[in-house]
Amino acid sequence: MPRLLTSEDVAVQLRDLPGWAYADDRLVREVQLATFAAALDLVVAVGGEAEEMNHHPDVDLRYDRVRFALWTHVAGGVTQYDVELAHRISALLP
Ligand SMILES: C[C@H](O)[C@H](O)[C@H]1CNC2=NC(N)=NC(=O)C2=N1
Repeated sequence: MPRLLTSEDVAVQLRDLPGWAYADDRLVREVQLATFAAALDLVVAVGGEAEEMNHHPDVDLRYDRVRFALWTHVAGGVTQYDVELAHRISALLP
């Protein structure tokens, strides 16, 4: 079982995750793309990372905006897996 990160742990990790925030026991980020197609392409690319990690984001896609919320279901909050996925998502952003 992955270890739940404390809010202090998360604050330290967020220093290296510009654009991300910690809310409701989730790592969250909302991005606006140029078009719906670009937003959809991003969701697909994130899906590939998620499948590779076997660690999946909550995704809210609304036209050209995508909101990601990351948490570890089995732990009931944020773990290092979510931090890793956040970095991978950040690397996919334009
Ligand atoms: C059975 C499957 O490996 C598990 O349900 C995986 C799938 N993806 C997951 N994603 C996330 N975010 N948290 C999990 O605990 C998780 N568990």
